[in-house]
Amino acid sequence: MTLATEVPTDVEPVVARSGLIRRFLHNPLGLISSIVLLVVIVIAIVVPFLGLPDPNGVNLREATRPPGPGHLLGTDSSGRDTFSRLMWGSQVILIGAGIALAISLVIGTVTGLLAGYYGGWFDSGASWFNNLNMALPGIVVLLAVRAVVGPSVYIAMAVFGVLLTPAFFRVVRGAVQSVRNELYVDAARVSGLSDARIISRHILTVVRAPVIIQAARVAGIAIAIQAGLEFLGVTDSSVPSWGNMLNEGFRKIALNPGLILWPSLAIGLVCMALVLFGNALRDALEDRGHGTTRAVRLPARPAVEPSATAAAATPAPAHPENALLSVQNLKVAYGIGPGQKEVVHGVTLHVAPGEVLGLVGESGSGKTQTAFSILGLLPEGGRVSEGSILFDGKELSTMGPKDRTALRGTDIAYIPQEPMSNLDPSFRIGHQLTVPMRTKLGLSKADAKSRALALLARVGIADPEKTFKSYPHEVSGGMAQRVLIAGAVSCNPRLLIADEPTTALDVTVQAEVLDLLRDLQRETGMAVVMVTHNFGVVADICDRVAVMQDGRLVEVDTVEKILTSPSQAYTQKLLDSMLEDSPTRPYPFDDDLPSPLQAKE
Ligand SMILES: Nc1ncnc2c1ncn2[C@@H]1O[C@H](COP(=O)(O)OP(=O)(O)OP(=O)(O)O)[C@@H](O)[C@H]1O
Repeated sequence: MTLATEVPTDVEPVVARSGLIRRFLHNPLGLISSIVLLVVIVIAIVVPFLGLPDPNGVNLREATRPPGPGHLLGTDSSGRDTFSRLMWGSQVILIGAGIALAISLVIGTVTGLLAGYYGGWFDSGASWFNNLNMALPGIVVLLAVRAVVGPSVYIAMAVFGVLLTPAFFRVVRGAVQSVRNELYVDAARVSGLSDARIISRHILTVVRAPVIIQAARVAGIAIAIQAGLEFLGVTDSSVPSWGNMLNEGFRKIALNPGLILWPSLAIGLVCMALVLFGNALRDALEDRGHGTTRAVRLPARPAVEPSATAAAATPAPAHPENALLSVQNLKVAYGIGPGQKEVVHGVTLHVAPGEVLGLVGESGSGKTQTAFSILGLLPEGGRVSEGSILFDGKELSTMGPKDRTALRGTDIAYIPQEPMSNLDPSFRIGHQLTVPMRTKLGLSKADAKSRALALLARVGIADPEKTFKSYPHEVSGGMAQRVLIAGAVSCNPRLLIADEPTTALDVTVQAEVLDLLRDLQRETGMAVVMVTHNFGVVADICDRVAVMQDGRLVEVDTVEKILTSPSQAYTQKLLDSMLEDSPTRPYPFDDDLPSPLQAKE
């Protein structure tokens, strides 16, 4: 396969970011709330340089002055300048609330991600800790902390940050649990991305919006609680904070009602701005991005393994030397002990380099379980309970997760049944195609892009540039499957496992995708395990066929033999039932072409 090298235009991230900012600022609430927050932040930063009167400077002769030239907002009962205290108070409240927010955000998000993604003992432990945390009476804890460490508002807010952890933990854990079994996360695993990369690329984007809205809410709560603690006098009263100003204003409300007005306005305004900011940002984030069959028959290949019922009944033969993939007496089970359920019962099959093996059988016969065992991606609770899977001389069934991850995507690739659900809706297609090439092949961003564009062109996409920049929802199912095929072959795999790759597509697109797969297989010489329940697909693309029933191999033989004179009654029955619904072409087809394997022979 020749891949063109074009110089890419490296503008995608900038475009994506600027689009988000534009949408956010087009929302009036987003614009107003960001201006309010920006003003408060700027004031908090520059207040030491404004040359304001000392916010703690007591001057009894100036006590309870009304607003005037010397004191813009008047003075309190100790003669302290109200405007100066209000300005300095912005710094105190932002630091205090910032500490609480940062602590709760970091601890809650990280533990929520790990608990949601990995589950197991960490999930149980972290959930238990968070439940306990929520049961604690916050104010009692803060009073106890004050008694032990003194009246520092910042220490109180740090402790409050820990108490707020469940706010993030629960949101993030729930969001991660809802996507961790999504097909596009499986697809990312299949493409060989590490857990850290999957979490940062695919999972974090899903929790981003809820975390942002929660952060704005928590910041508002932290500001209100900090002001409340200061108002109650739990913290240091010498600090010029909005809560202390409230306290003073409340005590002197009859004498000077204006004293309570300014801090109340400031607290209300900032809390409101935070909530509106979070909502507008979430809205901006969520608004993002919204032939004729060529009847080619490969010439039959000699069987690599013993045929027919012998596959299941006789003792397993040794791994053949010429096999790229050799599955020996594979058993897959769910659960342990007496409740264990075996779903694959001793499957033995071999695939030579460049060979296409069809894995057929009725629904529930164990095709997918066999394929997923090879990929090392059995669903939770499933395991290879017995047998061996040799790939290129390496034993996969005992291989560690890190080594298996390294093999997936490069040596073993996967094409799923549902193209749309295997693409992450949050990322452009180009991004999803280039990341595995950059991590697995070490390509530069520019090289990965030009290879991705060439691959998109190769898989028959008319406008590769446009598709590269599109989000998954902007392309059709057939195009999405072509994109996944491009992704699967992008790292030059030696074995491709295709799990009913045409089932979700309409009939004409099915034929085109099959043509494409067959052409790519010939060009690259990769071996293919084609999981299907469709004998039409088998006839079109496979060299040999393994027929499965109830987790066992019934018959393994050449396509010609299986289609014309199967040795097992079950295969004949399956053939009859499957061919009943769809008219098939008579076998053998007239435009047979030699396979790469035969060409080698
Ligand atoms: N997570 C699971 N836990 C327990 N049993 C499972 C699980 N997944 C699949 N099985 C069982 O494994 C058996 C084989 O399922 P598998 O998905 O391999 O069938 P299949 O031949 O691929 O069918 P289909 O064509 O419908 O996908 C079925 O009996 C199914 O009930």
